[in-house]
Amino acid sequence: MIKLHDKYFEPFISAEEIDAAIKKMVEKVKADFKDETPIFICVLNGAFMFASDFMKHYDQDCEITFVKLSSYRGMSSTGIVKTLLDVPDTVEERSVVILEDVIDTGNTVKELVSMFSQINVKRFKIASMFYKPEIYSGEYNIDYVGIEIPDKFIVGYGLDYDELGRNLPEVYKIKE
Ligand SMILES: O=P(O)(O)OC[C@H]1O[C@H](OP(=O)(O)OP(=O)(O)O)[C@H](O)[C@@H]1O
Ligand code: HPA
Repeated sequence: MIKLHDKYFEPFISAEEIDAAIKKMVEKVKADFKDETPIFICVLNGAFMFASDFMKHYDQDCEITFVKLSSYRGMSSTGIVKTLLDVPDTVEERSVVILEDVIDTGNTVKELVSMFSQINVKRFKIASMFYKPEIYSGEYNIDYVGIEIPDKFIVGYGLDYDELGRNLPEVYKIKE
């Protein structure tokens, strides 16, 4: 068990399980984009570790760029998704694959779909390392999912509780 700020977390998903799930996702994305050079869009901050590992396994031509969105305070969504770093113009006419660390309420996905509907991209897909189907209430159907998880707050592998825990190579869940 580990402690971050005032809360305790217990081991949940190992680094090996995460790596195996990423390899499967990469194979699917590679097959879908075999004749193209996709631009991966890493959603900062949480997705930095996933995007890095995903790209290391992606052995075909690809590019990466970043957007920064934020809506969480502590363990809950404020419901307001702030854009801290916007989409670069270089994605025009290109095939993009969003790389997210976790899809929870769907507020962030909704914002991403809205941002990209104003840009003329060739193809638009979303890949998320973790996905909480019980709580997701969005209309967009997630294209690639690493691991489905129950509605529990998690940390590690890029995900934080008030900025702590991002450095953990595996995932922990809140101890209730
Ligand atoms: O489906 P949702 O309820 O919108 O939750 C998912 C989003 O929440 C987290 O971001 P956060 O706002 O915590 O910013 P961070 O990535 O910088 O930690 C996470 O990285 C996702 O982007
Ligand atoms: O379970 C979570 N953990 C950390 N950050 C998050 N942002 C949305 N859901 C989560």
